[in-house]
Amino acid sequence: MAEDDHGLAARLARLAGERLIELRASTSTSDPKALGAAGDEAAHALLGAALAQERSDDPVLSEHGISGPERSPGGRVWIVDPLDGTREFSEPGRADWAVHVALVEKHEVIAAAVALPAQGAVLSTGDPPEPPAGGSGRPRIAVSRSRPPEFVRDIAEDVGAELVPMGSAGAKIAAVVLGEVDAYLHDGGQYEWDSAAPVGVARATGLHTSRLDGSDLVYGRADPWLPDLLVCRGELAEPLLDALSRTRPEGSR
Ligand SMILES: Nc1ncnc2c1ncn2[C@@H]1O[C@H](COP(=O)(O)O)[C@@H](OP(=O)(O)O)[C@H]1O
Repeated sequence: MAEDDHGLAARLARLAGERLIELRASTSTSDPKALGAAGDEAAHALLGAALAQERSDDPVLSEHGISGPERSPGGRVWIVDPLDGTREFSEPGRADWAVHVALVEKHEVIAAAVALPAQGAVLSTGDPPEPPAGGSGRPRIAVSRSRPPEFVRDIAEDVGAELVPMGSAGAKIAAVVLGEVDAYLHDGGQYEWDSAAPVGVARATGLHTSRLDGSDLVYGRADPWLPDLLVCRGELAEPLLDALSRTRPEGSR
């Protein structure tokens, strides 16, 4: 039986993750940037070659640009981030980095997978995890460890939450999917490849996903800039969006 898009996304995310694990183990360099760049390059080459072979009719978008056939508005496009959390990949022992493979059509993610190679996990829309069990106690909000939005402390205070700094958009959204945290909030800049695949998996799991003003996350646009997002357990969406509407500075909306 032919492999469907869900299966292909999961297989390629896993393969690229294995390549990254090997490279991380076999590279001895004192330059973390060089290790991150080598990882990104290797995983990008693997995904690009595999998608060109397996889905030759589909264009592929990443931070390296667009490849394959010409894009059509709303048409199928694979959106990949070969190494999300480049900085964390380069720090020995850290597990908060990911490989993203998403397929977008009509501006929606229709198949996706996120590999968390250092956690030995692949999350996929083909077999989405059960929604996380009900949170008890103080909500936990994952935020960027290197560039948390300035206003996020006020939001946390407003809803009585604790902040959990973490690298990689994919690892943070996966932490919500797996119930390790209750929400992920980002503002100030990102591209479609940073969130398409993990948002696809989060939606398949039944979590809330939106922009910080509550509007839909739209993928596959001509401009891939998608600077803010909220992924959270359903019951936290209203209090968080409400706190955001009061606390988020006008200038960042
Ligand atoms: N202000 C910004 N502008 C552009 N990209 C940003 C950004 N803030 C975060 N990102 C990107 O989002 C991903 C997760 O970031 P963070 O760990 O800070 O949450 C990283 O992707 P890469 O690791 O693929 O570069 C990072 O580059």
